[in-house]
Amino acid sequence: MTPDHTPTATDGIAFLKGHGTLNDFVILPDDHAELDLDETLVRALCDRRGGIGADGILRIATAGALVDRGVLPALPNGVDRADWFMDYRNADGSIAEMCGNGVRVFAHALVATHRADTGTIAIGTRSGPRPATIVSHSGDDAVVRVDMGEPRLLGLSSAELGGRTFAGVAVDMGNPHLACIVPGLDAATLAALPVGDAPTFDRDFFPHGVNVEIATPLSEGRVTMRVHERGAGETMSCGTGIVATAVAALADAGRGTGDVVVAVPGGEVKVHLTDGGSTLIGPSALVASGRYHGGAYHTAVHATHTAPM
Ligand SMILES: N[C@@H](CCC[C@H](N)C(=O)O)C(=O)O
Repeated sequence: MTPDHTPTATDGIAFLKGHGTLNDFVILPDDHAELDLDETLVRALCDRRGGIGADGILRIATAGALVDRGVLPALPNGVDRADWFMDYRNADGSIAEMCGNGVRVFAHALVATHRADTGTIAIGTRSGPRPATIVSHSGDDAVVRVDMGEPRLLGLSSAELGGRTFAGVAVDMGNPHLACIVPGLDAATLAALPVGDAPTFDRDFFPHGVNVEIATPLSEGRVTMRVHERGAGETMSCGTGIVATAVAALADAGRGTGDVVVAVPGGEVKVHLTDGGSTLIGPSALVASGRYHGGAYHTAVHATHTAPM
């Protein structure tokens, strides 16, 4: 690009960059689902050296457009054609059903780009509707509450990390989790664990892979957690994993409902668990916007996308 570069019809892809407790995302406003969001493009965008860098992609499109373009086979139950849909991709290009931090940032981006008003916003995901409420909003920062639906307990399993076996509770948050509450673990010892190493786990139990959380036991309503995400490696936070961990920590303490503050490397998020439901409340930050001109994308799929912000 030259300084006097004039935008043209092939002038790259409009994006926003945001994060929720440092779980970071490239957000692609693509209302009519015109982008060919293939694995090559997702990996290039998420690349922390050659691309923008992120744990995942949040494509903004209507649910109806994604069905019409064949990205979704059908509307998930409870999602309407006109709803904004969070089309989530992990950094490795794989599709994930849900992303809790992603929904907060997605809702914030909808408001920031004037696609939605503050208040409660109907957001579709592959796991169904995840309504999000903007609790407070000031420009690039927001606090967002997300109705995360019912966590489903699937049983017990284990994962191995750094030569050590961690027993955990399998929790379906729309996406799969193994939340391991480690007796006697404190935050300092947790910080030294090799959570960046790829865990090994029971592939019969988790045929589609799993997100693995390691956490301290519940103490005064708080736990500290680290996560190794499917399709992204260790991240600084994971909203669905935070709720799964709250479920496991409360169960470990003999309880089924309650409030838990979960501290992660990227900050703190609050979980409220009821009989049959869960909510997540935490921050969202929008930190950049621009247009992506990655050569890999143009070579691979010949971009012509010019959707306005
Ligand atoms: N970071 C997300 C979860 C993203 C998807 C996950 N890696 C998966 O493959 O299930 C969150 O905040 O929930």
